[in-house]
Amino acid sequence: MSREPAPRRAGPRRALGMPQKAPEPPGLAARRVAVRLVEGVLSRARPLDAALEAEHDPSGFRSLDERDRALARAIAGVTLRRFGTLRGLIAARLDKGLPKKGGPLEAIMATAAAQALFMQIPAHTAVDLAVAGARADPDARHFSGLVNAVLRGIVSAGAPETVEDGQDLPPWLYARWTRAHGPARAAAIARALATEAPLDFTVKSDASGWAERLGGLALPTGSVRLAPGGRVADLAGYGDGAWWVQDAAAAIPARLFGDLRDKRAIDLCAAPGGKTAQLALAGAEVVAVDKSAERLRRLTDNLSRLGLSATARVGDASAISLEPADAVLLDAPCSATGTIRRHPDVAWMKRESDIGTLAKLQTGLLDAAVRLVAPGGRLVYCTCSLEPEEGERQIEALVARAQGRVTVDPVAPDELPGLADAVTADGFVRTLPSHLPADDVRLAGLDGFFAARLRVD
Ligand SMILES: C[S@@+](CC[C@H](N)C(=O)[O-])C[C@H]1O[C@@H](n2cnc3c(N)ncnc32)[C@H](O)[C@@H]1O
Repeated sequence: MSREPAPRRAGPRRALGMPQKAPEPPGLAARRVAVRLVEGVLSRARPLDAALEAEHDPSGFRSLDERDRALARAIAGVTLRRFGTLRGLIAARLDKGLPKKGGPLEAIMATAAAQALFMQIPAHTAVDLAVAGARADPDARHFSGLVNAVLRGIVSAGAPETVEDGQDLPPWLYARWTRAHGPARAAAIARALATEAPLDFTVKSDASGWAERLGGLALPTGSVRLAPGGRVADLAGYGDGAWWVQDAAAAIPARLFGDLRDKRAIDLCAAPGGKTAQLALAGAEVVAVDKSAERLRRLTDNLSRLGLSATARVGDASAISLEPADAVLLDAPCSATGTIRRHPDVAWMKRESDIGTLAKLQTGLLDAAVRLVAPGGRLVYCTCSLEPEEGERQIEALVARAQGRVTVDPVAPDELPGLADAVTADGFVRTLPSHLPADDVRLAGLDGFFAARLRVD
């Protein structure tokens, strides 16, 4: 005997005779998350990666399905990479500026304009979903008509035909780079930031073999490079611990120590451990210090995948007491302005005043690092910053106050094959995003790093 299916129970709204909430338009959830990701960067200096990786992020990123996650991430990434242009296009259509109490209004309009102008998403889809998103937001809903008018103006004018050098960066940052590196280099850096960074690996051995196996390039610096995209954990060699992800410029500082067999090394500010792995691979017995226990756990996980070992110590590098070592690496916390190609959010999270604050922190860490070097040993100091206050100026000041105890051990151009341009007249390493050009822009560029090798007596 067949049984009748039980009648579906009416939901509480229907049972009470209340109007049903209209279903959300398809694609709105991904746009809402993209807006929150961008808004997190702009208003709360919340790094994009932290939001994407957190188990419970207020953006709701984790609650999306895989396809929408990829879309939300792509929209947020393109918006931040082109934010200078987008902000300018929006401002040009607002006679009285952005309304004060519009909530995420600028992020709603910028993410929509990014989709329509730079992502081949149909303009009507981008605009309609932005208007729907504004209507659903308690602050922005009063301005949904404005969102509609501004966006229709922007999309009907189309993408700007030319991009001025530096137009996509905060003006204070581009002005700094122009002063520090000169107008031509600043322009070349800005142009290099327009493209997503490639995927670089440091391999335990056989860079050319791995480049061939992975369909990538073996760089003259020793790293292997692939075009961006794809899941790293799916690539050959990941599970076997044959390589780790590390920008080709980030791989330079640890190499400046050379062979470390039978030597002791201290890696201050070590997590997540890219440079610790290099020191261990070069043969050193390594102590890896980081003040974040959580990040140190990532370091130990990474080393165990790679079959390498180090002693991990949670502690503040400016106050830790350890037996002095032959090699000390200080990869100091910094403004990270050299990594904007990889992390376009960095440009919009930092304030100019951060640079002075970070420089003071680096000075204290450098003095502590000097005390941890055994007499005659080497200290390598590095930052992923393009700001001289976090690089050259730090070392000049250290050498002056150390009164002969610390001297620069200059890097010779032939130590950096293919990158002699990155060695300065003072023997420092200064890589720029515009270095290592390639015909295929997806395979070009480097993070901006500063590194100095010092002898401590
Ligand atoms: C630039 S990241 C280091 C990257 C790492 N060297 C690598 O190659 O994978 C900076 C690290 O410094 C740590 N840090 C910041 N201030 C510190 C301090 N006073 N003492 C120890 N670690 C610190 C942070 O937790 C962060 O993990």
